[in-house]
Amino acid sequence: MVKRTKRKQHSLPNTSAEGPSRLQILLRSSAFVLYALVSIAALGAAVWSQYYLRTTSSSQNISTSPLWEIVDIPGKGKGMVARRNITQGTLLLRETPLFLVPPTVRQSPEQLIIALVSQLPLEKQQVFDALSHHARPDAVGDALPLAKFETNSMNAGESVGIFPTIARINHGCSSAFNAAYSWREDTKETVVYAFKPIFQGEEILISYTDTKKSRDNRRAYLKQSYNFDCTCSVCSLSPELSKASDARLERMAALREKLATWANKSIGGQEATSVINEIWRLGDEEQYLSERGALAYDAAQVAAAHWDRVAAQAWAELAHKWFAIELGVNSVQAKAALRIAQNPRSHRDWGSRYKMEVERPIAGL
Ligand SMILES: C[S@@+](CC[C@H](N)C(=O)[O-])C[C@H]1O[C@@H](n2cnc3c(N)ncnc32)[C@H](O)[C@@H]1O
Repeated sequence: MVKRTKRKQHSLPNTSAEGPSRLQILLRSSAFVLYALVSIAALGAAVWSQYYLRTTSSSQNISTSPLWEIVDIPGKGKGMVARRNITQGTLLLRETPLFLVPPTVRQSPEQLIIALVSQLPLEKQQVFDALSHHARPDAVGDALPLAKFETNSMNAGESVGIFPTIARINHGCSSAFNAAYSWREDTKETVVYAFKPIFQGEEILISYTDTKKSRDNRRAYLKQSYNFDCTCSVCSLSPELSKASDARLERMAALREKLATWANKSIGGQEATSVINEIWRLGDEEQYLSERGALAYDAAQVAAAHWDRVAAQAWAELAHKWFAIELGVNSVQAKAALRIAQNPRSHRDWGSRYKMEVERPIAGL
């Protein structure tokens, strides 16, 4: 759930000019007791959930939570399934890596992974050993650790690492993936947020690659890199619906390329924000809701560069909303967007281009 600032609850309004009656005092004290109890319960729940999420990640081999469980998924090995309905913007999991690969290495990849695993405590080695190696099913002996690494590693800032619970999450393309992971440099952990509502029993899916490509292109990449034929809901569409989805995704990718040309001044701010609105509209149609924070943040940058304070504020507010949903309200991205929303002129690109009014977001908050 997106964390919102809790409104402070006030006691009952004083309607008497002479001060509160005994009944009002009683009601106020009951309201206070109730408020205190609710606050304690809320605090307890927050502490418990943080503790639980931490426990889940720190003990590494506990792969369940009140929100999800790891189960066998026909045709996919293991996967993560929602144990109850999950609202958009819920933190599903935070996890520290078993290990990260250092930026520069001298050994062969095979020896490097063997060395990194052997430095782990025994129970963590066992967690690593239990991971699948579907991407390289024929690997044996010394090749096996690298095969597991290739199947399960994920980006962690500038590095790549193994997060054994997140590694159980399968892939979905375009509108099929409903969760996103991001690395937190400050806490050195990866967080996973549900950026769409997820229903009880539904599989939780992330995306292993940029899926704004045609079905054939996506499937070829996934086959080559991960050795599976993607059967997600988008890859399983009828030929007619698949064609329409491909057209939207390819158009979104082409529009993003066009948007990038604003940087070298090939297009102006009005056109750039119009492109962003068009990507947003296609995203609604496709139900591709990922990356919206970054898209709106780009628009805020364009608006700020062109001196358009009102548009910059509107786009930054939208960026804040979507960063909070996909990356967490306490992510650096959400905080940066909030700062721009509060003071658009503080954007480092403020006024760096000619003055013009750019498009406001078509999307509401
Ligand atoms: C990071 S692992 C995911 C967890 C894995 N299913 C397991 O059993 O541990 C990646 C592997 O999961 C399988 N996988 C992931 N997404 C899939 C999908 N959409 N369809 C079929 N297999 C998938 C593939 O075998 C892939 O190589």
